[in-house]
Amino acid sequence: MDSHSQIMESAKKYLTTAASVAASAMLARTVVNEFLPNEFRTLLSSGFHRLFSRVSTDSVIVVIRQTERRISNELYDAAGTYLRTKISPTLKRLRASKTEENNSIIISLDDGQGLTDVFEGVEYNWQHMIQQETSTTRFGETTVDVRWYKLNFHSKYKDVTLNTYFPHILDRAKEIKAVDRRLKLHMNEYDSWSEIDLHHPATMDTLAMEAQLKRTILEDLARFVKRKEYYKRIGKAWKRGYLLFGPPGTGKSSLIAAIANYLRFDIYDLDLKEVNRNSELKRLLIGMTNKSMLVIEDIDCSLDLRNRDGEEGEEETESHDSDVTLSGLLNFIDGLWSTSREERIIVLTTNYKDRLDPALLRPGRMDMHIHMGYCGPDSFRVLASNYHAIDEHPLFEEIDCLLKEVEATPAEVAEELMRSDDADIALGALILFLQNKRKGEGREEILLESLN
Ligand SMILES: Nc1ncnc2c1ncn2[C@@H]1O[C@H](COP(=O)(O)OP(=O)(O)OP(=O)(O)O)[C@@H](O)[C@H]1O
Ligand SMILES: [Mg+2]
Repeated sequence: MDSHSQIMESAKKYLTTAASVAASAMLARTVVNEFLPNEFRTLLSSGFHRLFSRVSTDSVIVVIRQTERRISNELYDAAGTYLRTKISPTLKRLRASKTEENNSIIISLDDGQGLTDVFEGVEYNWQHMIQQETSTTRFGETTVDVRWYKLNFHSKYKDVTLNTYFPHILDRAKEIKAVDRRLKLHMNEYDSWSEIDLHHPATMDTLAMEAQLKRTILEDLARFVKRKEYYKRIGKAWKRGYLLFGPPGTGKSSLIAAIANYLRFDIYDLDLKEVNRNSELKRLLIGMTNKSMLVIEDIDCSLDLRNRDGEEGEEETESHDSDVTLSGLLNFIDGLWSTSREERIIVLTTNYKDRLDPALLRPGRMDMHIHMGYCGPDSFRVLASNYHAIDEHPLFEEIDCLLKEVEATPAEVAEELMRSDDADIALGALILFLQNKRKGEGREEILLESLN
């Protein structure tokens, strides 16, 4: 039998119902390859045939947890995740679990429990099944729990089920998992990553910055994540690069955390000082997971370090091209990521944009240069709302005036706002701080004048 007729043969077995099999060869291939693992033949001959023996207009599809080679079935996992969102409180028996990987408690169908889902007008009856299977191996008899979902629906919707409903379940499950997964912050020690949970509270909402700039960033991110097909078509790696620059305390690191929280991307915080060779760098970059952000903070300092190393001749014995330079690094990343189909973001930060290698500032090198500046009226509104949940206050006008004259970072303003739970007191403290700063700055200027 050639492989095509074999597939058709298998597909018939899996899908046999009272209705005839109308699946096209294409459809059958999809079913067999992606959804229904090979062991169904085994199952059919080992007592499971009961499942298929209903004589009605119903189709039955079983979605088993593991293939016979103990490889887990993605569709089974996805169905479990998807069905979680369909569980109604009227169900008497549920299963609850919580793993380290997840943020929330996960409720799922217990063995034997079922529910009905309606998708595009089609009614689907799901049931979670379990059966103990005893098998004899050369080590003796073993009993394992075999789990599967049994899905009943009207047989005339078989095509819709396989071509639309199942892909929908796989997509939804992916989305649900992404939201529920704990974000990680990965940091490198030499050429290996270690990770901790990322608990940074910053979100795009709580980030204080100029309203128009924030909108632009959000639009850029949204366009980026939607553009998989576009990037594929133009043959470019699906990546985006942001350069954040601005004085300390203006929210560069906060923006990085906010983007990670917004996209649900892990952060890989690359410390270039730990990396000495391209081979080490390569190992680190290959070790990154999909949907992640590579962050290199204070790139001007990492550059300085490289230059200093060169001057001091510490690595004289190393051949020159094994040293890591920033431009080299970015080209290297481009090359490595060009083969990746998954979205990646790279973020560089610096306090001093003017100290950067011009090659880095060249148009097209980084997709967006984002200036994180001193606190202006927009930023102040966000901070006031974050810390005191107020949108208006009689003192706002005076503060706006002071912010135009005084360079105060969002970090400094936030600190003043935290001085009291009472908004009047906190805003008063901020005014005092800004007035003092204005005086202080004045004094510095006078001092400089007298020095000259
Ligand atoms: N734009 C902002 N919006 C909200 N909070 C901010 C902002 N900027 C600073 N903060 C507050 O100040 C703290 C320090 O800011 P952050 O670490 O993001 O600054 P940074 O620009 O990365 O500074 P550095 O250049 O020193 O790394 C934050 O934890 C946050 O509480
Ligand atoms: Mg920072």
